[in-house]
Amino acid sequence: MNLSVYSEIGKLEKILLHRPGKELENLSPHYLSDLLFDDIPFLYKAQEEHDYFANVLRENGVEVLYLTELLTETLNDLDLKEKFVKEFLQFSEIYNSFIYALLKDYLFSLDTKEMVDTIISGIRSDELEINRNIFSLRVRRADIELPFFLPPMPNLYFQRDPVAILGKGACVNRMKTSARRREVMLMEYVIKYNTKFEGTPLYYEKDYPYPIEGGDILVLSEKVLAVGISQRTSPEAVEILAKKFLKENKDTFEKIIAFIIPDNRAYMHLDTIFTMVDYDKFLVHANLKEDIDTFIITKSKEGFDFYEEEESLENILKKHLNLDHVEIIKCGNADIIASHREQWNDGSNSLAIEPGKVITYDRNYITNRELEKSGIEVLTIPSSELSRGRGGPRCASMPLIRRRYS
Ligand SMILES: NC(=[NH2+])NCCC[C@H](N)C(=O)O
Repeated sequence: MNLSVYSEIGKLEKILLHRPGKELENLSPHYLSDLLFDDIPFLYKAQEEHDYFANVLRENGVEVLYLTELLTETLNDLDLKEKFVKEFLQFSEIYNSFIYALLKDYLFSLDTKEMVDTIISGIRSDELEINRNIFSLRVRRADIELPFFLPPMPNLYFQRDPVAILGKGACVNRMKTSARRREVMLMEYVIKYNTKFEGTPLYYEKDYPYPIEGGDILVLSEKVLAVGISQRTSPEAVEILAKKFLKENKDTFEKIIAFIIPDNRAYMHLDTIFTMVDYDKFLVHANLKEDIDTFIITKSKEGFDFYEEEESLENILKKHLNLDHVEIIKCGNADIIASHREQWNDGSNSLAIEPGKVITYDRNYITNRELEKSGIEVLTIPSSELSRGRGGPRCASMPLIRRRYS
C-alpha cells in the first residue's frame, strides 16, 4: 500500500480503525485511572457509535481498514505468529516463567483471529485451566485479588496514538504509560511483516527510551509538521524525530513546529487542543494562551537550525504555512464553561475528511455551530460512550492515504 499522508485535511481515501471490543468490559473502577479512562463506556452502545463513525467515513468515500483484520492476515504465517506471541509476552513484562508458559500455550491453542482478540481484551486468571497444586503464589494471589495475567488494552480504539503515519512512512511510538505501550506492537507487525506495507520507512521505534504519541503529531502541510511537547511527548523524542524525519528522510518535509503545551490531562496531546479544519482554518481550545511557547526546527547543512518563535499562534501559522489569512475557531465559542466542557469531551478534536469538511462529536454542539458559522461542513457522530475514554474522531482514527493537494 502506498501510504500517503501529506496533510491533515486532504481528501481522505483510506483510514485505520479499531472497533472497541471486550477490552472495554475489562475496565473496573479499581484501576480505571491507571488505564487512562474516567468512566466505563457501555460496550454495545460504544460499538454502535463506532459503527456509525465507520459508516459516515464509508458514505464519504473513505475505505475503512480494521487493525485486527490486518494483524490477523499478517500473523497467518505460523512462524511469525510464534515470534509475535513471544515478543508480545516479553513486551508485556511477563517474567514469571510459569505464567509465561501458560499464556503462550493458551494463545497458541487459539486460532489467529481469536488470539488477536484475546490479547486485546486481556486474559483473566479464571479463564485458564491451571493446576492449583503447582507451587505458585502468583496464581494463588490472582485467585484472591488480581484478575489479570495479561492486562487488557482498552485504549486501542484511539488508533491515532500508537503508530503515526507521516508522508509515506511511520513512527512506531514509545507510549508514555505502560497502560498503552503494548498497543504499538499490533500495527508495528503489520507494517514490518505484511507484504502490503513492505518498504515503509520508520522514523521512530518503540524501544527508544523517550515517549512520543501520535496525538501530538500533526501534518500541517507537505513541508511542515507540528509536534506537541506535552504530558505524553518528550523533547528528546522530538529531537530524535527531527533527525530521522527531517534529516535522514528523503521526503518533502522541511520544518517542525514544536509547541510546548501544558502538562495536564485535559491537554494530554496537541490534537486535544488544536486541529486543522481547512487550508486556513484551525479549531483550538479557547484557553490556549495566545503566545504559546514555540520552537521552529529546520534542517541545515551541519545539522539543525532551531529558534524560539515569539509570535502569536495565528502569526506562526500564517508565516510557516505561507498563508495571507488564518482563522482561529474557538472551542465552545470561548464561553467560560462551555469551552472547558466541550474541550473535555474532545470538542477541539475534529477529523477532517476533506478541506472544510469534518467529523465531530454531536455532544459538542456549541463548537459545531461555530465551525458551521465559519463555513465548515460538519458531520456529527453520536458520542455518549466513545467520549468517556477522552478522545474524539481524530484520536480514534489513523489516516493511511489522503489525496495530495498543492
Ligand atoms: N490523540 C488523542 N488525543 N488521544 C486520546 C487518547 C485517550 C486515552 N484514554 C489516553 O489517555 O491515552
